[in-house]
Order: sequence, then structure tokens, then C-alpha cells
Amino acid sequence: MPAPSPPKVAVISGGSSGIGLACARTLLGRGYHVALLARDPGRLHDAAATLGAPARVDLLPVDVADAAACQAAIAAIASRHGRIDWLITSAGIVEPGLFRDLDLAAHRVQMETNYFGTLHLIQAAVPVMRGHGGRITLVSSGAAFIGIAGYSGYAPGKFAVRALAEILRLELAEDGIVVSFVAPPDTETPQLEGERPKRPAVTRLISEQGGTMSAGEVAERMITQAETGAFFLSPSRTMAWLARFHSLYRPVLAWQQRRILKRSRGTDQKP
Ligand SMILES: CCCCCCCCCCCCCCC[C@@H](O)[C@@H](N)CO
Repeated sequence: MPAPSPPKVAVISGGSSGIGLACARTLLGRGYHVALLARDPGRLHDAAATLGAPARVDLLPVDVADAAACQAAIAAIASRHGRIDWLITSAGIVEPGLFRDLDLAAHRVQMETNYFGTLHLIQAAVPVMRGHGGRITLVSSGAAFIGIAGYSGYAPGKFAVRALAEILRLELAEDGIVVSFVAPPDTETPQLEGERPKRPAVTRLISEQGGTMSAGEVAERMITQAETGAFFLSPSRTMAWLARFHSLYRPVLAWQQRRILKRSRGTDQKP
């Protein structure tokens, strides 16, 4: 009787909460072994405990902004399993605020995590995946399609992730790696809870038009769509619409935002 083939291996950053953790749950349900990366070892262990299946979960405390740490984590996974079948880059942070209120450090830390954190993991994983095929799914945001006031520190990294995904989709095809990206709307996660009280009124009012989803719904839909080989993964109809028509709709959103900003000028309205 032939030995059962080893499970496929998925590596997920931002794996201790939100969309990353929900992706882990979905992929465990589909028979994958998952390697979860996140900064805080305590939160990583607590998250893993909610998943069950400890034999199919690896935990790697990593700050994705640290390129060497990403290389070491991917090397450890490759040496343990000899393969990576799916990389999902879900680690991200958000610090909303009007431009006048954000210092350089706030811009830099968001770019370091949201863009470079994505790049570091992909750079480390591609040599392992090359030739064997597999998937890379970059988690971007609905805020990667249009300028939303209050996200000057956050959205540029997400626009850059979207650009990176488009380019890697082309370049990595010859290595048998299928690249996709997902643009979630506001998603009920600890991150959104932390963000809500800090969001300027304009940011909230525009983001709310994109709707709110649960992390489980986003994960289930993005994974199902990625499995078809699709490039753009749309968790909702609104996000699919935005992906297609954002450049046409941009003047409408800009007009709305100018009106909101004018009304709230000087009052610094928060929810
Ligand atoms: C007829 C359809 C109208 C569609 C209007 C869409 C408006 C734009 C909505 C974009 C929402 C994006 C919000 C994402 C923000 C998250 O990434 C952020 N909260 C991170 O935590």
C-alpha cells in the first residue's frame, strides 16, 4: 500500500488574528498543514489553540518588517517540510489619521510592515516554490483602489502591494507560481476594533460604503476564488465593482470627501 502523500503546506503571515487566522482555519479544513507567522508569540499560541489540529500547525514568531527574520522563518519551514504550496501575506497594520496629524514614523512603520513585510516573505519563499508550483496570495485592501482621506500612511503600502501582485502574476507564471491578490473591505477583526476610534469622520464615512465582512467570510471566498486561478479575489460584490470601476467612480468619491472634509474642517470629527 503506497504511503499517504504529505499534506500541502501553507504559510500565512498575520496568522494570529483576523483574515490570516481565518485563512488558516479554512485551509486546515481543506487538509493543509499551516505555518503561522506573527510578531507576538503569546498571541500566536492563543490563536493556534482556537484552531485545534496542533499536529498540522507550526508557529513562527516573526516580525515581517525584518527581512532576515523572514528568510530564517521560510528556511525553517522549507527544511521541515521540503515544500511550500501556498503563501498568504496577510500581516498588516493601520494607523489612520489626517496627514497633518501623522508623523514620519507612522508612515514608515506602515510601509515597512504592509509593503516590505509582504515583499520580504515573497522574496524568501519564491526560491523554495520555484519549479514546484504553488500559490502566492497578497492581502491588499479596498483602500488600494482610490485615495481615501485619513489613510495617507496606510493606503500607499496597499497600492504598492497591488502593483507588486500585478507584476509578480506576470513574472512568476513561468515558475508555475499563481499569484493573486485580495482587496477586502472593512473586516471585523481586532485591527478594525483598534482602528475605529482613531478614524477621522471622512475615513469612516467612505470606508463604510464598502460594507463590513467577517474574517471567516473573507477567507472562505478568497481561498475558493484563488483555487480557480483567478488573479483578483473579491470578497464581496462591492469590492468586485470597485476593482472594475474605481477610476470612473473616483471623481464621485473625491467630491464626497471634499464635502465631508469641508464640513469637518477644524473640528477633527471622530466617530
Ligand atoms: C455602488 C458601489 C459604491 C461603492 C463605493 C465604494 C467606496 C470605497 C470603499 C472602500 C473601502 C475600503 C476600506 C478598507 C479599509 C481597510 O483596509 C482598513 N479598515 C484596514 O483595517
